[in-house]
Amino acid sequence: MIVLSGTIGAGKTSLTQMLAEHLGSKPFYESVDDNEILPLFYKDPKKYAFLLQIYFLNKRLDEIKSAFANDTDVLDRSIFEDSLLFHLNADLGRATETEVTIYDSLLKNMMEELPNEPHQKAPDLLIHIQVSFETMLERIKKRGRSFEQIENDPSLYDYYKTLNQRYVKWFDAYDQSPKISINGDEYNFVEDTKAADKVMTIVDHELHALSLK
Ligand SMILES: Nc1ncnc2c1ncn2[C@@H]1O[C@H](COP(=O)(O)OP(=O)(O)OP(=O)(O)O)[C@@H](O)[C@H]1O
Repeated sequence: MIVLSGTIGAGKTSLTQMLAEHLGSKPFYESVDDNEILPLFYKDPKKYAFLLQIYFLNKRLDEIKSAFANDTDVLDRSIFEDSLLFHLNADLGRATETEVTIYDSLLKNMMEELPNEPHQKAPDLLIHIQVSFETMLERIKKRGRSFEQIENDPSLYDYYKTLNQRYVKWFDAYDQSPKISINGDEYNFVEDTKAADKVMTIVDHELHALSLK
């Protein structure tokens, strides 16, 4: 199982699709459009932060269970990032200490329930898309999901900025599996086919090195 990571708007969904096509494997997407809690969360984060995490945790476990089948199945976001996002929200006062304790313990418990093979709990490879804060803002604007727009809620600027900074530290510390980082500022693989080819070459090289291809 290959897992993508990266901040909001980094391009995880697009790269998931491209990689699965390239590798002839199965993509697994987190559907944003039919997530009824996400717009509620953006409107009232304090009220919905915990519920949203339970929603994502449940979804992510479903995806992980189905993506076990193949080493090169591609998941568009890692379960580890949910915890990063929730802890950021908790630090911003949007979840209580009790909610954080329950979430952390539930996540741990659920991970323990997954099959025992170490490679099944963690991905075979984590591919991180690193984008600068400026690129992140540009992409969020360009995509235009209304609840993510800073014009509608100026407090999102700080939220995005802190999230972007935390992602850098999170990726540095990540040690659950082999990992590579793709520079999403340098390689605009969505709009530039040459950049897309280059990214596929980088990934192929890594998959060969790990004997996954
Ligand atoms: N665990 C979480 N806690 C809070 N918000 C979350 C969480 N997971 C996802 N989100 C929100 O859901 C939305 C979609 O997130 P995500 O980053 O996975 O996809 P995306 O923005 O489409 O990324 P990409 O462009 O890289 O495909 C974003 O608004 C993000 O803030």
